[in-house]
Amino acid sequence: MAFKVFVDGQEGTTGLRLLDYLTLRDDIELLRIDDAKRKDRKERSRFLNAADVAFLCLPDDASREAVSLVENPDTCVIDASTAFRTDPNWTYGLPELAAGQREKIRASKRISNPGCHASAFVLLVRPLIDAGLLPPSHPLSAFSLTGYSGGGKRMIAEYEGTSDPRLASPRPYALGLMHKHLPEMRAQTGLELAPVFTPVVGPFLKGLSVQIPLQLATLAGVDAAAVHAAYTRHYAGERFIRVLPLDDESNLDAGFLDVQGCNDTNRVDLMICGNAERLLLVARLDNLGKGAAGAAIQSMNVHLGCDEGSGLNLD
Ligand SMILES: NC(=O)C1=CN([C@@H]2O[C@H](COP(=O)(O)OP(=O)(O)OC[C@H]3O[C@@H](n4cnc5c(N)ncnc54)[C@H](OP(=O)(O)O)[C@@H]3O)[C@@H](O)[C@H]2O)C=CC1
Ligand SMILES: CC(=O)N[C@@H](CCC(=O)OP(=O)(O)O)C(=O)O
Repeated sequence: MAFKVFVDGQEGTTGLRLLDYLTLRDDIELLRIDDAKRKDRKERSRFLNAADVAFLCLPDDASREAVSLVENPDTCVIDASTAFRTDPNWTYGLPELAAGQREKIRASKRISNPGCHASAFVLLVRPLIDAGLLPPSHPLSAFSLTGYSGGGKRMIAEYEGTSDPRLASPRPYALGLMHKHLPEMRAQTGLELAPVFTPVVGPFLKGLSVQIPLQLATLAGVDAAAVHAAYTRHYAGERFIRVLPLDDESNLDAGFLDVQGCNDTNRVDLMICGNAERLLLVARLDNLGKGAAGAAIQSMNVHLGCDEGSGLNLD
């Protein structure tokens, strides 16, 4: 019997990408709301409660409203918004987070899908905290370069509907240093201080890389080999996490990093760059793949007990 799946927000950037994944599956029965009624509370409620899995691809307030409409105890909600990512009653939808996370996703009916920048940041930092290489009190900064689809329909229209030369260059944003992913970056790593996080959006659709600098003089016993060993251990057997070999320039283009290098996959590449004094930890992913819709499908697969890679592209 096919699993019944509903996407609330089916016309948005994440919703459309989810539909791309779901329509290829013959173990899924897609519940399609009539377009004219997709914002009708009563009709959404009917669909939400008929679903085994309901994906919410909505702004935060609309997500909160959708959750309040769910009365069926068997409906599993997977929310793509920021609304519930640090809520203790919800499970963070990152199976690779730590031992036991898959079991939590399997058992939970409320799964929050990680933010795109946060996914990359957490995947870089959590193994180092767990391995005792990074004290939770260590102050970190992080830089992210992302494609404009991360800003949803409005930002896509802004970039694709203009010849404004200001949009032709990368644009740093969230300069008040209060980006909305900071709470989950702290909560899912155990860091005491939120990082100084500076995202930059560039004139390309999708692809993202987060980079975290480390001054090794401030961290006793840490070097590239120790970080690499911690990642290799933490992500052993994880099919969507690729820990790249140390000192291997073959993943760079003549010394440059291609932040679009994981596009159209659910893969995350982790790289350790630098030298004996300073390291740069790099995570690269598709912000619409592992950073949004791919991660949501992966969590659904884990929750339903399907093959975790079902419908997802690794290469
Ligand atoms: N884009 C990305 O890379 C990522 C996005 N996210 C998160 O996913 C969520 C969706 O983002 P994204 O797809 O980019 O956003 P979009 O703006 O592209 O899409 C949001 C969709 O929600 C619809 N919508 C708004 N209010 C309601 C409502 N009350 N009832 C039903 N539908 C409604 C919108 O309708 P209409 O078409 O009429 O405007 C739109 O189709 C957000 O919370 C975002 O933060 C998470 C990770 C990455
Ligand atoms: C380019 C851009 O604006 N990107 C978004 C992040 C997209 C994402 O991860 O989504 P959530 O909105 O679900 O957190 C931002 O930085 O706010």
